[in-house]
Order: sequence, then C-alpha cells, then structure tokens
Amino acid sequence: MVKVTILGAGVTGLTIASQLPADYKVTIVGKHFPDDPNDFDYASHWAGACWVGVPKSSAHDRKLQLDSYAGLWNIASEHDDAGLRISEVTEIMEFGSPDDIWFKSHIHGFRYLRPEELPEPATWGMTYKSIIISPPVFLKWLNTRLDARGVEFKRMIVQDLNDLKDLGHDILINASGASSKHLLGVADQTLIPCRLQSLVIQKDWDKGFIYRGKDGYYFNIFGRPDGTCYVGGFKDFGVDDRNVYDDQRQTILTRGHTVLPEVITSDQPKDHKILYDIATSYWLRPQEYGGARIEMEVVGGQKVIHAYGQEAGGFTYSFGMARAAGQLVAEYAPKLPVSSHL
Ligand SMILES: Cc1cc2nc3c(=O)[nH]c(=O)nc-3n(C[C@H](O)[C@H](O)[C@H](O)COP(=O)(O)OP(=O)(O)OC[C@H]3O[C@@H](n4cnc5c(N)ncnc54)[C@H](O)[C@@H]3O)c2cc1C
Repeated sequence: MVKVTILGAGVTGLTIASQLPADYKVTIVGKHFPDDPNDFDYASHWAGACWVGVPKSSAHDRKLQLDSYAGLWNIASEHDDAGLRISEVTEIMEFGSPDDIWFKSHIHGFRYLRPEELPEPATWGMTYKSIIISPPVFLKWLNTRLDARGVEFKRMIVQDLNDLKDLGHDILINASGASSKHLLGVADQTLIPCRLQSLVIQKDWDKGFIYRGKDGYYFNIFGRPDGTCYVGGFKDFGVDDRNVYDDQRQTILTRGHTVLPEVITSDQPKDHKILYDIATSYWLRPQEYGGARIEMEVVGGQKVIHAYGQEAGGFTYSFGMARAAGQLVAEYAPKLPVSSHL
C-alpha cells in the first residue's frame, strides 16, 4: 500500500489528503488540528475567507487558483454543511488596470462596474461570483470526512523533516505553511509574512466587498455562511507584528462606514458585536521567487512534495495545490518498489 504522510492539517494539508486515492494509507501529522482552540500559528483558522483572484499571477499560479475556484464551487453547490457559500463579491479600485484581470472569462457572473456604479474617486470596479468560507466550519467538515475515509491524524511537533522518517512513508508532503521558513529540511528564506489586522463580527450578510484605494487604503468584508462577517482593513506585506492597534480597529470601521454604510452602519466599535479582534500573519512566496511552491525534492533520502507559499492565501489555492500535489504523487507512485503497492 502506498503510504503518504502529510505534515500540516491546515487547509493545504486537508485538501491535499482529499485528493489522494482512497486505497493509500494517509497520515496527517501536525501541531494544530481543526478542533483545537485557536492559535496564531494555525493560519487557516483566522482566514476571511474568500476566493480572491490575484491580478498579476504567473500561468502556474493562475491554474492553481482556477482549479481551486472549481473545487470550492462544487463543494458549495453540493454540500450545505461544508461552511462554504457562493456569493456575489464586488471590488472597487482606485488604481491598477482592468486589463490585469486574467480570470474574468473563467469565473461565474463576472462583469465590470458601470461608471455610475463607482463611488468617487474610484476609477474602475468589478463584480463576480465567488465562494466565501467559514474556515472553522470548513476545516472541521474536511477533517470529519477524511477521518471517515480512514485518514489517520497524529499530533506531533517536528523541528526537522528528518524527524518524520520513522513513520515509514513512501512520500512526505510538506504542507506546514509558515513553518517552511524555519523548518530544517526546508528553511525557505524567500517566504515573507503578510500581516492582517481584522475583526469578526456577528452579522448576517451574504456578500463580499473589497475597496482598494491609493496609499494603502484598504477595506474588505466577507459575509460568511455561519452568520458572521470578517472585516479587514490592514494588509502589511513583510510585517509580522501581532499587536492589535486601537487606531487601526477604528480606521477599519471608519473606512467600512464610509465605503459601505448600508452594511457597516456605524463607525463605533461599541455598535458592533465583535467576536474577535486580531492581528496575525500568513506567509507567502512572492511571484518573483516562483509564487506558490508545489514541487518534488529529495530531502535526506525522503521523497518530499512541498506545498506552501500561496500568495492570496491557502483557500484561494486550496484545491489547485491539492490537485497538483495529487498529480505529483501519482507520477511518483509507479516508481516506488513493488512492495509499496501491496
Ligand atoms: C486574517 C487572515 C485572513 C485571511 N484571509 C484569506 C482569504 O480570504 N482567502 C485566502 O485564500 N486566504 C486567506 N488567508 C490566508 C490563509 O489563511 C493561509 O494562506 C492558509 O490558511 C495557509 O494554510 P496552510 O494549511 O498552508 O497553513 P496553516 O493553516 O498555518 O497550517 C499549518 C499546519 O502545519 C502544522 N505545522 C506547521 N509546522 C509544524 C511543525 N513544525 N510540526 C508539526 N506541525 C506543524 C500546523 O500545526 C498546521 O496543522 C488569510 C490569513 C489570515 C491570517
């Protein structure tokens, strides 16, 4: 039997497990699992989350994003309990070019906004159907289904990919997210953090909205299927500061109340039921260093498939990375000794 170990039980590791053949022996190893209390080192718990296409992506990253869009879309269409919902998302822009939107003919319900739909001083905008996710619900849903399929979950903290050798797998998949920066055997110094300060409020709303202004003016809100809204406003590349700043919280609400007053009806924190208020980071590999890393490497004698560094985030790339990892496993499995297939 082909044995695969996946290091990481975030959205990357869980979706990869979902794409491996049912007759493989799959073990997911990690420090954090979906049922655990929230921890800042488990990025998947904190995500918005929405599929948001990245305008200037390489052909490689475009495919990963589109495969993920299709995977998330299918689950949202077929499973009411998965924590996903197909939603209308609107993006308003004060910079950039509509010509950079390579995904416009690949996703559902896309159109550019008409000039009369744009608030001042926006120069262009677009609306399309995307998938908005309640991460805690989706992660648990994946966990339960994998468990039912016989995937084994093993809690373990590793310092080095070599620590996993004794598990006796044929292939190891590294889906350790931010840890790939320091984990021995990977130590990818091209990874950079993206700090996000955001709030989650109790509010039923079924759309998504992003405003990208000049000089770093940013606001986003995703109405999640669990009756909460993720509200963000600070996105700092290269920064990993986990302090929550009162002035940033206030700015997020002021921006929201300015650009979307029908939803953010007040700029005062006391007028919202704030469930949590955080600043945390996820780590990505910039496009100039190759973008999302999905490739095979032999590390200390182990056949390792790396799967990390997704730019817009692990949900936007989830099933794309998972499919690509599954294809690498399928390419490699026939080369394994005959005994691996018994
Ligand atoms: C506030 C916020 C909002 C976001 N919004 C979005 C969004 O709207 N859309 C989107 O696509 N993305 C979004 N993201 C990004 C997204 O959350 C991450 O890209 C994604 O969750 C990364 O998933 P992952 O599975 O690769 O890593 P993680 O979720 O961090 O999981 C890593 C796994 O590896 C395990 N692990 C790591 N190191 C070790 C070790 N040494 N030993 C044992 N186990 C280890 C961990 O325990 C965990 O199980 C957002 C992120 C944040 C912080």
